[in-house]
Formats: sequence, structure tokens, C-alpha cells
Amino acid sequence: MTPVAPHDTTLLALDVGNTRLKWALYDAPLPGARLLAHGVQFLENIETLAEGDWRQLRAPRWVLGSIVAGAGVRHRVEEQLEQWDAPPQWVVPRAQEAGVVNGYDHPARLGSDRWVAMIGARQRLLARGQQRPCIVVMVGTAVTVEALDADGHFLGGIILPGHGIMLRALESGTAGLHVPTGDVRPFPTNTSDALTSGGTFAIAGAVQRMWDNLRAHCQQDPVCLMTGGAGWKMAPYMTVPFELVEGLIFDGLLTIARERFGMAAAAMAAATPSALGAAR
Ligand SMILES: Nc1ncnc2c1ncn2[C@@H]1O[C@H](COP(=O)(O)OP(=O)(O)OP(=O)(O)O)[C@@H](O)[C@H]1O
Ligand SMILES: CC(C)(CO)[C@@H](O)C(=O)NCCC(=O)O
Ligand SMILES: [K+]
Repeated sequence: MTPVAPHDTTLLALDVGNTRLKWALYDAPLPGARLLAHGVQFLENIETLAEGDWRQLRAPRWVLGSIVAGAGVRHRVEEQLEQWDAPPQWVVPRAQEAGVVNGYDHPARLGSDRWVAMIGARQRLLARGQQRPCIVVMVGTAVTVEALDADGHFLGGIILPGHGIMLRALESGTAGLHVPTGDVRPFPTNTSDALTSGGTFAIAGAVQRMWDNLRAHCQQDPVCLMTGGAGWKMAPYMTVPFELVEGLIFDGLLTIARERFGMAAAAMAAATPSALGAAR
């Protein structure tokens, strides 16, 4: 096992989705921490991490992650982390955390990625003084659209198939549809364009609907933050004002990390001022 330096405050943050694992190493468990290294790996290739991307990595003091893949994947990720002395903590959605109140019927049954992204979104809005209703869109294997009111109450959200799953479902459920990539057009006139546009409009339309629902509920225009690996593909076709933000899940993990490890990190930083810098 690689020992951690006594005053090291590094955090390894993990976002394990249904297709890919995304990781980021930060110099401190705080929003705005310096990013030291990051990467992404398809779930099939998790076994290569310890001997590959993570081989030369500075040993993290803490490991905090969101995971929505199954127990088998979690176990395989944990095996890759064994080289370090930091047992991973996996976020389980609570009734409330970091300024977000969880309106789910069974709070722990909410996907941890959805919870963490909402905490990241809330932190981002508050950091710039915007206390407004917020729609959080994540575009990945699945698509989720969450609604938060101006006080940080998660009112509820929707889950829909991602673009890839929609098209594969059509391909396997019909005789006449295959899945060549087409273009998004207002009035598609061939099968490829019809499929590609259908998937894109389904996502954009779902976001519009949730935005309308939230505006009607709050009597105020919501902010819409969109994240996820395929967010940029949706950007040209959105019908509500939105911001594309990279790494909302990592913002959320840093915010949760501050609550869990911030005190310990501050104490270490006080012992060695150079470790964190005077600004923090
Ligand atoms: N044109 C498109 N518009 C919207 N989404 C698309 C488009 N093309 C592909 N996608 C979706 O993007 C997903 C791939 O994005 P990416 O690999 O970044 O997902 P991810 O965020 O890593 O997923 P997860 O976190 O669930 O593992 C595919 O699953 C597919 O559904
Ligand atoms: C919906 C997904 C697949 C999105 O990644 C994930 O958040 C998940 O598995 N959620 C659990 C069920 C729920 O959120 O209600
Ligand atoms: K995801």
C-alpha cells in the first residue's frame, strides 16, 4: 500500500455511471479545489485502472464516490482502490444534505448521481448568489431531469431512456428500423433523420415540460443546468434557456466532501499552511 503523506488532503472523487467510470483527483475536499488529475474508463476496462491510470497517481487521503452501477461493478472498483489506504465512501442519498432537501418518497432509493448532481447545482447557484428554482438535466446512458425550488427542495424528477437506449429499443422492437446515425431536422424525411431527431426531441421536449412544470409551481423562471457526457450533443436543440456545465457530479462530490472531511483537512492545513494555500 502506498502511504499517504501526513498532511496530504487529496480527494479522489468517483462518478460510476452505467457506461463509464469518471474519476478526478483534487488537492483538497472543498468546492473550488485544484484538479490534479482526471480520467474516464468504460466499465468493461475497470480492471486496468490500478496498473494503468492510477499507477503513478498520488495516493488519495479520501475517496468519495457516486455509483449507480450494480454491486458487481462496485466490487471491481473497490479492488482497484485497494492499493491505497483510503476506504471508499459511496454517497447514499439522505433526507437532506448540503442545502438540498430530498423530496423522494424513499430518499435512499434516489440514484446517487441524481442526488450529487443536484447538490452540485445548488452549490453553483448559491456561489453566485442565485436563489432560484433550478432544473438539473443529466444526459448519459439514461436521461434525468430534476426540479428544485428556490429553497433547495428537490420536488421530483423524471427518468427517460438515453438517446442510445431509445434507438436500440426501436431497432430491436421493430422489423423495419435499423440504427444508422442521421441528422436532427425540424421535419425529417428519411428514416435515419427521423430516428435521430425523435430521440433528440424526446429529450428536449421532456426538459421543456419539466421547466414548464417548475415555472408554474414556483411562479418564477427556473435556471436550467445541463451536464453529462452527451450534454453537448443536446445543446443545439434545447428549447429552454440552459447552461452546459461540465462535472456537476464532481461539484456535488466536492460539496459533500467539505461537509465530511473539511474540518480534518482544515486542521491538517493549519499544521502545514503550504498544503492548501493561504486562500483557503
Ligand atoms: N445525439 C445524441 N443526443 C443525446 N444523447 C446522445 C446522443 N448520442 C449519444 N447519446 C447518449 O450519450 C450517452 C453516452 O454519453 P456518455 O458515455 O458520456 O454517458 P455517461 O454520462 O458516461 O453515462 P453514464 O454516466 O450513465 O455512464 C449514450 O448512452 C447515449 O445515450
Ligand atoms: C436513473 C439512473 C439510471 C440515472 O443514471 C440512476 O440515477 C439510477 O439508477 N437511479 C435509481 C432510481 C431512481 O433514481 O429513482
Ligand atoms: K449517469
